[in-house]
Amino acid sequence: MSSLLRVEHVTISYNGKPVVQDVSFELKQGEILGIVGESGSGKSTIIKAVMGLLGEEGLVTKGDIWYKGENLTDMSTKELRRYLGKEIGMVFQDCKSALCPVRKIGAQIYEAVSEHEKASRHEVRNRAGEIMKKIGLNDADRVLDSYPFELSGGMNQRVGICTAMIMRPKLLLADEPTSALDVTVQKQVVEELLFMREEYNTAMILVTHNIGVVRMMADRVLVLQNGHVREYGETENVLENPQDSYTKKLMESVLRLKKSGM
Ligand SMILES: Nc1ncnc2c1ncn2[C@@H]1O[C@H](COP(=O)(O)OP(=O)(O)OP(=O)(O)O)[C@@H](O)[C@H]1O
Repeated sequence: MSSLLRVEHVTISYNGKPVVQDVSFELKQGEILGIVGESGSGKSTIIKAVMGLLGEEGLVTKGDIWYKGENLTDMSTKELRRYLGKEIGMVFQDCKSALCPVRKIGAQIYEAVSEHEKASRHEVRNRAGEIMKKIGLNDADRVLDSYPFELSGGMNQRVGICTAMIMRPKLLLADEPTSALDVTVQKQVVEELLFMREEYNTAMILVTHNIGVVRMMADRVLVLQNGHVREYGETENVLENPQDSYTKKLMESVLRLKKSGM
């Protein structure tokens, strides 16, 4: 099977200063990659580069990012918009800031869908309601008729997940998708994302500090430190039998946190 996304020797700089260096990985349709590493190691920067959302200061200075055989680093923002949302979905750590503060959730979801496909408001509302129930937003009608500020952080995060899922993307880029959720809801969201992979063969890049989520979801893991890849391999191998000294330390610290009940 050919790869859906191929990141080849990519270096990313902000204001000329490299923050991610010589990173390579590959993702086939339906595969899930977990990216882990301490705060500031460059995890979010990698997924922002895939989406072309590095901003004015950021630039891929070396290497290529191939999506279905097309080089994303050569594309204009306009060309990238063809893919974003529809084929490449995103879930952010802070979903609330990605939502428009003065428009109701239902209208925003409808707008996102109608940008890429013909669907009635009624149909989108029903589809959104079904997904919401599956990810623990039981009162879908209230959520759809609310403004973002009327919902909790965890509710907004699930609205972001719902908006990404309703498009059935080929690739989902998820930056800490479960960070604002309590453990029960985390489990529900993980199960739904795995269901999405099963149903639509969606590939995912999952940036997270939560090794439990990585263990449940990822086929492969990439460990990042200060913008460099320390280890990259099958999840079980990396988590159970890390070869790199930094990965070993990272796994030990996770175990310590677990033992102390955090
Ligand atoms: N817009 C920006 N301008 C300048 N530097 C930036 C910008 N965004 C990120 N950086 C820097 O790039 C580095 C990597 O940041 P990034 O957000 O990718 O880390 P991360 O691993 O996702 O961290 P966290 O786990 O805390 O979210 C950091 O040193 C950060 O300060």
